[in-house]
Amino acid sequence: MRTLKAEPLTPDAFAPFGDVIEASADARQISINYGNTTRFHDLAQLALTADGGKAGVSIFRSSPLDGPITVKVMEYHPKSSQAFVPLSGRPYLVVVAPKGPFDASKMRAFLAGPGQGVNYHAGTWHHFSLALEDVSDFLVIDRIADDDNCVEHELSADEQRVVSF
Ligand SMILES: NC(=O)N[C@@H](O)C(=O)O
Ligand code: NI
Repeated sequence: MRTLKAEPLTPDAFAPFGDVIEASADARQISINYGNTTRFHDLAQLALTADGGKAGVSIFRSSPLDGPITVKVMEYHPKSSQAFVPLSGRPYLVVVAPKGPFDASKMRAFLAGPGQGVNYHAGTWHHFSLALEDVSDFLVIDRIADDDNCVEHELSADEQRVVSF
């Protein structure tokens, strides 16, 4: 089976897919709370309220997949963005593909550090959260609504990839 090599997660590399949420030197930094706090300001472009949705905060507790990490399913949310911020101090994997008709040849994998969150823009293909090393919690900011806002694609054998990192 073909492999997909994970790249380091950087804002520039991830820009076609969404935002990287991290306290980086490149972020706009605002000193607040009488100088006791630095606000890394406005890090992600959230889109959560289309069609009557509301912004929601949840925690996802994800278990590492057994065996080699193989991309077998991808999904996207047509109506909203979805952000994942790691809470467990461990790295994790992110697998994405550009908006539009799914194209396995355009899949990208990223190795995210424990201090890096991601915000998938609406329509960005992504794999569900891929924890590494141990069960990991993620703070998730996404759209809460009773409608269907998730399109899934089951990859054919030719489309499937084993993620190497
Ligand atoms: N299903 C669900 O709420 N989560 C997925 O959208 C995901 O990206 O993990
Ligand atoms: Ni999702």
